[in-house]
Amino acid sequence: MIKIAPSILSADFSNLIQDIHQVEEAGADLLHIDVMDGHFVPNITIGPLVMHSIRNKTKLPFDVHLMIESPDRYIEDFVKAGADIITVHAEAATHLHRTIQNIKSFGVKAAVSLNPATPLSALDFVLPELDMVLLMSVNPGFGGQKFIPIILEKIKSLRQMLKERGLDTDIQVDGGINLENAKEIVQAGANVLVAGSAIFNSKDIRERVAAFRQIIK
Ligand SMILES: O=C(CO)[C@H](O)[C@H](O)COP(=O)(O)O
Ligand SMILES: [Fe+2]
Repeated sequence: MIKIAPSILSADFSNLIQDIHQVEEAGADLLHIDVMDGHFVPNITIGPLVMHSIRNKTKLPFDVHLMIESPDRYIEDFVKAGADIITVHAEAATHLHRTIQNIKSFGVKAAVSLNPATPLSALDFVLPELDMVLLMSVNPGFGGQKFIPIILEKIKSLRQMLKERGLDTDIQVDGGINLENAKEIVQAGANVLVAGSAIFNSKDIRERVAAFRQIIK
C-alpha cells in the first residue's frame, strides 16, 4: 500500500484548514509538516504552536519533518503538539542513535532523513531502530524544486539493503514529486510519497490527490 503525504509547505496558509480538509477528504494518508529553523536550512517555517492549533482540526496522522539543528531540544514539544512520526536529519543530529531513542521514548514513530549527498551508509548502525527512512530528492529548504534523478538509484539501493536485512521499513521520498515521476519513484522501491507544490498548487486539490492515487496504485 503506497501512502500519499501532502506537504503543507505549499498550502495556502491563510486557508490552511480548508486545504488540509481537501487533502483529507481526497484520501491522503499522512499530513507532512516541514519544520525549518533558518540554520540547518536557509528557510524558516512553522513550529509546534501552529502544529498544535491544527491538531484537532484533522484526523490525518502528523508526519513531522524536522529540518532543524539540535533536534533533541524540541522532540518533546513536537510530540505534545501532536506528532505521530518524527523525522530528524542524520546531518543535524550529533548523537543520532540517542535522538532516535528519544523520539521512540514518547511512543511516536521515528524516522531519519538523508540529504541527497549523504550516503546510505550513514544509516548502517541505526536502520533496525527506524520505522521509516526519508530520502530527500531535493536539497531541503524549499518547496517547488526539481527532483534529482540519481535519487532513484539511492531508493533502489535502500530497498535492496532493507531486503537483505529482512526489514520492511517504510521508504519515504520528498522533493519534486509530481504526476510524471511518481510511478518510477514507487517502482524504485518507495512506499511513502511526499508532494507539496504538485498537490497544493493545483487548481483542484482533491482531483490532484486522486490522480496521484490512480498513478501509483
Ligand atoms: O522537505 C521539503 C523541502 O525541504 C518539502 O517537504 C518538499 O520540498 C515538498 O515540496 P515539493 O513537493 O514542492 O518539492
Ligand atoms: Fe519535507
